[in-house]
Amino acid sequence: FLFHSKRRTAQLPPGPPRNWILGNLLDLLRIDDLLASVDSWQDTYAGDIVSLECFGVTVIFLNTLECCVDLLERRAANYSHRPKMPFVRELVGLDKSFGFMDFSEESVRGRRIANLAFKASAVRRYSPALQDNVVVLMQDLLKFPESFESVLERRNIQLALSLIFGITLDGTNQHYITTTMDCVNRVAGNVLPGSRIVDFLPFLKYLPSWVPFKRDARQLNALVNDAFGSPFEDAKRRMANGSTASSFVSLILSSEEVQGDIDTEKFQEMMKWISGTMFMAAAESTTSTVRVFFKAMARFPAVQARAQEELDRVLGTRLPEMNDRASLPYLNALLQEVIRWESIVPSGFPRRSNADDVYKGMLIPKGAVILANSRSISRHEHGKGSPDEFDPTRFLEGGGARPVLDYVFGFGKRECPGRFLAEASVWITITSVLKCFNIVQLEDPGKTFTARRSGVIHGTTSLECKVTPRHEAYREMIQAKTAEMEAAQFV
Ligand code: HEM
Repeated sequence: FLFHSKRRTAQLPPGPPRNWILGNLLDLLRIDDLLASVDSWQDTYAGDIVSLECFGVTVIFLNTLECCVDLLERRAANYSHRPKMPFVRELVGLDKSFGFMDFSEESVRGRRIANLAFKASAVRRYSPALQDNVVVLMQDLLKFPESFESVLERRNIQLALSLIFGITLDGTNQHYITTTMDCVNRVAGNVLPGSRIVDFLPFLKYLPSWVPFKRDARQLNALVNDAFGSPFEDAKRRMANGSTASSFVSLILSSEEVQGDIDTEKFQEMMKWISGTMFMAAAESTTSTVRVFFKAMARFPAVQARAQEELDRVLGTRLPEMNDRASLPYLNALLQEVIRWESIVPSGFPRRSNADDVYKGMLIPKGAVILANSRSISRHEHGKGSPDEFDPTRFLEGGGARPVLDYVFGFGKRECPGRFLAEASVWITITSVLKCFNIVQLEDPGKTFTARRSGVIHGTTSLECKVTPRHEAYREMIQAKTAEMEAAQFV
């Protein structure tokens, strides 16, 4: 009774003025600038929570850590579903991916299987592979300093392919790079509210198949099936032909937990989508984070110099290893600042409220799309200094800042299952690159500009910088290590 009387009096959270027909559609269409606008609305409407409306759908931004924890963790039972998103989930067919499913027995099983290989303790097993991968990355940086952005992308896709499927890129399968990037970018561009009108007006999905958005959905569906599905089929073929490469797929297919139903078509289909989901999520996210690192180092040379001083003092002339983390406090703070400075999933991955709820006297209606605004949290909840300043000391002991890794990977039952891999992979990359290279801002960026990607995953603006070895000894060390790995048959 109390809830119903509160619900009757509760108002939606404040927000910008609404057009009487379109609601806030025009605000939502400016999705690139939207989060910056939410920042100013936060001040104008004193809103820890801001709401927008469009054709009866409410979109809610949670702008503080407190609100995110209160709703997405403490009231997880009501906030762990994904929005309906008819475009990507139904028309494109991503409802088969546990990242897009509602919270259900099936999505929980997908997460459990992913966790078998990607929980914190399991990820430690990948340390040698991550260290070897970064040596090859650095060898490529020496060979192709001009095209280091594509070097980063290629290396990260190679890492994801080998960890998840046991596949190595060679002359015959370069298509994985283009298909994967194309798929990730197009899916990421269709997830946030405002990307497709059919997400607000679901009856539009019954329009005839020649309507442009349905044609787009069909094309994207073909791409998704190929990009999510073909590496799994490839991995199974390789295993049948005697490949012994260890991977997520080989680990799961040999684990006792699944032996009962391993040969069923249903299980094989499920595994295809689980492995495809982990692969797609891994393919772009770590590259985007490492790109932010390069940009920050080029713009803040004093930070770079201090990090290199710590690396030289603690490691001498050797390369970093995973278990050096505890003895490199400034580098750990730098990792957190990279993740804070330019959030790569700035609005979180959307959720949906399952039933009407009242929070701080405000109504969160059933079906509302909920966005955990990590951009706002990272700009406002780390104490001292301007949020645009790249300053790792925010995270040093006594700096008063909350751990950024507590929220950038999401919350509660849908928290990112790849976070330990992402953290380890970014850490070893940034420490190794800083140990061996200088990253310098270009005065004349010339042709190196690349477009900024938008959507649920943000790619940073172009990297106007170049990388050069700190001295010859490092060039020789990287070459010697690569030769050693080649002798041990690492490709
Ligand atoms: C720096 C890199 C990364 C960031 C910032 C990031 C961030 C996120 C965020 C914010 C979510 C939404 C969580 C929520 O709804 O509360 C998410 C979900 C997810 N992430 Fe990541 N992620 C990263 C890397 C990875 C990697 C490397 C993988 C795979 C190996 C991965 C796999 C996933 C999956 C499968 C989901 C969906 C989980 C679900 O819906 O239950 N992510 N990630």
